[in-house]
Amino acid sequence: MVNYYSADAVREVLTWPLVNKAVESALVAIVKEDPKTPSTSFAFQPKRTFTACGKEPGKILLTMPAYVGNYKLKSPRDPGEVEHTHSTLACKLVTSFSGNPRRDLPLPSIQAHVLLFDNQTGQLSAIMEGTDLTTWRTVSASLVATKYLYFRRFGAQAEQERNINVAIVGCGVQGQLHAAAFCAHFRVRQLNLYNRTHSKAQDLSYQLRQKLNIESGTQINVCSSPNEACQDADIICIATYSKEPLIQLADLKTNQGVHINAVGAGEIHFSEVAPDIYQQAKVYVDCYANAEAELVGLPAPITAEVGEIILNGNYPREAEISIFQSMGMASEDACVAQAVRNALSLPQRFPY
Ligand SMILES: NC(=O)C1=CN([C@@H]2O[C@H](COP(=O)(O)OP(=O)(O)OC[C@H]3O[C@@H](n4cnc5c(N)ncnc54)[C@H](O)[C@@H]3O)[C@@H](O)[C@H]2O)C=CC1
Ligand SMILES: O=C(O)C1=NCCCC1
Repeated sequence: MVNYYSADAVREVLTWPLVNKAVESALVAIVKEDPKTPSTSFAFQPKRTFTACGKEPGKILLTMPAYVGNYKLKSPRDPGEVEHTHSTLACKLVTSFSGNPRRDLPLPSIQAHVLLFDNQTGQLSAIMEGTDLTTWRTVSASLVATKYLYFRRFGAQAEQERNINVAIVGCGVQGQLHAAAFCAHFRVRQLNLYNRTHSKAQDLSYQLRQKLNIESGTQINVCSSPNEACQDADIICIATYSKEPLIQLADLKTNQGVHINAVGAGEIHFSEVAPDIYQQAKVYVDCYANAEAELVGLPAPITAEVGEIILNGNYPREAEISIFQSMGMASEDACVAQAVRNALSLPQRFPY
């Protein structure tokens, strides 16, 4: 029997501890084995495919298969409980139709389903709506990258103790959840929001003010340019479809350490950040396999995969600029879908 997990069901169990552990496990599992940093988990993750929907730009289907072996997840009963080991075969099908939000009846740009297979028989065992899952796991990859590539350069406790200014460039689906999640995880002193359509940044600011604890002390500013948003930022999350650079080196603060989560731009992942930033930065990716195919022409060498840094602790230096070039990878989807499935399978959810 093939189980179907609807968007509502998935949304009910998505929590940050569950997703962050699954994403961190996926980032580590895809790292090639190295005797200096042994890891029991592993992954087979071939390059994903892109199929254009006709000749118009901005309409694509991606197929994203992965097998992730012997990786750890949080117990769905209690995030503090012993972690369980899993192996998962999955394939995500995701479309990116960048005009969707402008339709008369707006739809998300990114829409996905994850197919899960039985490890023993290869039979399809579940189909899971994967749109929110994709948003959450992408934001989670930025959170994990920020933890290891930014905070850890200042010490083991920095993510709990250090005050930061965050800039969000692009307040679409990704930008909105990045803003909320960064405020939920870190001590955000100032949150600067920029969007091409100003009202979208204003709406997000309004929503966040309702949600955020008044005691949090986060000052939210709606900015009229990416430059204004980024000037004092320690962390920048950029997630648009812009084919032209929106941020330049001159927009960043100097010699104090800046981390950029470069999330967007559709197929050309590095077009929204100017080459002069790449040339000054250390660039990290989620996986080399996708980078080989999708980052051709990247204006800087790749320093490492984020998973390598999690394993070996070679963090950037304090004053450096780091970029997490996030492409998204199938192993993240496989691990998060497994975690969601485990949470939805708890006996108390189905008492009869
Ligand atoms: N790295 C990853 O794993 C993932 C990356 N993405 C990428 O993140 C980006 C954002 O995705 P969503 O938030 O879901 O899309 P969305 O359509 O909800 O939001 C896109 C935002 O970018 C802005 N924008 C679009 N074109 C622009 C331009 N030329 N200049 C300035 N601003 C522009 C829009 O105003 C909008 O607010 C896309 O490029 C998407 O492909 C999405 C999912 C996963
Ligand atoms: O990993 C994903 O999912 C996506 N990556 C790039 C853009 C579309 C969705």
